[in-house]
Amino acid sequence: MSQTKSRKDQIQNLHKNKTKTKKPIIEILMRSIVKPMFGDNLATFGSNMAALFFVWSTLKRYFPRHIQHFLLSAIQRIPIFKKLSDKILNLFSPYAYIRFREIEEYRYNYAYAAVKTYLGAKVNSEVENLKGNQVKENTSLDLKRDDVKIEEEYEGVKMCWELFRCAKGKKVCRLTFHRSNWEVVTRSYLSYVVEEGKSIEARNKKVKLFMNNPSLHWKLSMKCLWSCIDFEHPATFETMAMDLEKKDAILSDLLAFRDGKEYYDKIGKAWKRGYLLYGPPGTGKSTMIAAMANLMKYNIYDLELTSIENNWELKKLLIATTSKSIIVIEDIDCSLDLTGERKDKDARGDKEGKKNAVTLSGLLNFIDGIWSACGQERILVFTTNHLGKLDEALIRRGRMDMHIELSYCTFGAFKILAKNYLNLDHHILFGKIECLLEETKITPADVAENLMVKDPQTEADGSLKGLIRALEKIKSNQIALEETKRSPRD
Ligand SMILES: Nc1ncnc2c1ncn2[C@@H]1O[C@H](COP(=O)(O)OP(=O)(O)OP(=O)(O)O)[C@@H](O)[C@H]1O
Ligand SMILES: [Mg+2]
Repeated sequence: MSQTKSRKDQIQNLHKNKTKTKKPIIEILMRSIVKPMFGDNLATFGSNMAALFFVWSTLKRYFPRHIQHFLLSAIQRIPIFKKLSDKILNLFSPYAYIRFREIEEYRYNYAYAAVKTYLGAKVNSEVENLKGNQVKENTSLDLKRDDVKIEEEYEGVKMCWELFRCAKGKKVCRLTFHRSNWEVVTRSYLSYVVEEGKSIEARNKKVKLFMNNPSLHWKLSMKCLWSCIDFEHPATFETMAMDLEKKDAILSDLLAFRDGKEYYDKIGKAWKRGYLLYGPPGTGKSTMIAAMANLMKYNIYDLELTSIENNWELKKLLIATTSKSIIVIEDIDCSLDLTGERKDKDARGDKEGKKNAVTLSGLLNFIDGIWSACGQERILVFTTNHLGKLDEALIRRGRMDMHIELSYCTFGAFKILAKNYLNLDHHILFGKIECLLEETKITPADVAENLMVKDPQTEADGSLKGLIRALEKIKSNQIALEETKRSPRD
């Protein structure tokens, strides 16, 4: 009797253990899919699935393919159905996906750019679709892959990339791979792709010029805050016409900044530097910015303050700039009223309810506020024609580390222009031009204008004589002006 009882117990225990081991899998399925979608009742789940399959087969039988596709994508847009279909697909699909969108949270996604560069660079004789690009007329043709689907093997694992635009029109790179290779992909493949892409980018880097879009467009078009084009300005420090010592000082300052990561880390300062370029119109301020960008291979962010509504927008724009860039505010005295009177006007503006404006404090906050350190290796350049108009706070050392005056043409600067424009190192007329330059104020832009000729071989003499005439005219005008100033008013 007791024997049969213990056997019964044993069988019962065995049964209990069996149900114990099975329970977690069923529980997981119930918890993850069935319960959230269909409630507790398994019968309801079954009948709902049957209904779903019935609807699907009816759809397939009576509707053409493109309508099926349209209906499916419409259904997919309903969050609950999307969640359900994703869960079912994930459950049955052996593949996993990783997406890189071009724009994330209104910001440019640099991983996307690196992936795209990496994929584009995989060119060999077997590639069918190529695209040719020539940024400058005198540079060689740049061939890139133009496939929308690219497959490759990495450590024996098949990787499949697709490039497309999502429903919202954003550009996406998507990687598909077998789930069993998750470790290889996330631990090593992705970082290999991004690093490789970045080093290709660095090798072939073309300087870009970014311009801020008006904030009205930010949400409407879901575009980035900045739009950009390739920067093709040919200016270099070699062609900059200015005092050689000054030029050398700027050059070595820039190079020391570029190689100064360790130094900035050591002194605990954000890796950024400010340059204030000032001088009359046509003395080369904008040209200097172009030369800086070409030397450093930094992108230029040309910040148009007048199209920014308030400090919040300014912050958003500045945070969206990247490392290795030059943020430029040209004619800062004209862009906004950022002068010394600003403080009073700020207060008055607030009283009048005009709180939405870019203020001096907003700008200063970015230059050396706590979040000025977002992104590294950034140069800030302000230009102005009227140094005296600017607020002391804006241009004090530490904010604008180097003040660079670009002034009227000296003989040294003229010699550089003569070399650039006429390929001349010496000329009999240089002596006369030197004397005239000492007595007159002429901008390098005006000198350059006089030296522009079609054929430097035959027209050099003529253009130098033209320059002498222009200088003499300026000189006589200056003398006349001084005389009228000296003579009594009556
Ligand atoms: N220092 C210079 N070296 C070489 N070229 C110069 C220099 N200054 C002016 N130029 C020539 O004159 C043109 C106008 O110069 P640029 O636009 O740089 O002047 P700017 O100082 O920025 O003037 P503005 O204050 O009006 O903006 C340039 O395209 C360039 O060809
Ligand atoms: Mg300019």
